[in-house]
Amino acid sequence: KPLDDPHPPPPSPEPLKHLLSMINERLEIADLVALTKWDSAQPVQDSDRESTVITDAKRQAASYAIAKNEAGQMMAAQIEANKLVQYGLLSTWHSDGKAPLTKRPDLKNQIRPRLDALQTGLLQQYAEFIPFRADPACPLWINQELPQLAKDELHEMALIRATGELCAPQPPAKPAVPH
Ligand SMILES: O=C(O)C(=O)C[C@]1(C(=O)O)C=C[C@@H](O)C=C1
Repeated sequence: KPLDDPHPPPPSPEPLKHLLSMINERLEIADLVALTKWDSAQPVQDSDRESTVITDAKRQAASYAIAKNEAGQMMAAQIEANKLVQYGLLSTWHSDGKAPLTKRPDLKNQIRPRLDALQTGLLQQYAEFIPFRADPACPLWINQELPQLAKDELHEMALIRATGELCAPQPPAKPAVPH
């Protein structure tokens, strides 16, 4: 964005900032998930677990006045982004022949319960963000927040995937000069 931009985007609404910070937190946990997959040589993809996560989100949706399918789709995007981080990290670790020695919690007994707890917060924050989804500035808000959150390019890509459906689809911007 040029420095002399006469129309800077309006500041991002607080509910979006809170939502993005939770989305980011879930993607940081993806690093731990990947470490457990490295240790156990289990595949990244666990379709049964994905169904459980999405079914839970749909079940919880009503308590936050979110449409069932919208809650499911929002969580599906979080899962896709999570896998992107895992595949990226595992690929690097395979070429290095080693993974970091960071202490990793247990997937089933510690990490998944953390993801479940985070999901409640995600749905709550998503519900508060819903009124802003159709704002024409929505894509700009996301563009301006993401680079501040991501710790590297892989996580920024994953954030882009995770947030790709947050804004309602926008019509193309009107040309400045009518023709
Ligand atoms: O729980 C796992 O095994 C994960 O890898 C996490 C996760 C998720 O994002 O919730 C991602 C991919 C799997 O297919 C299932 C679930």
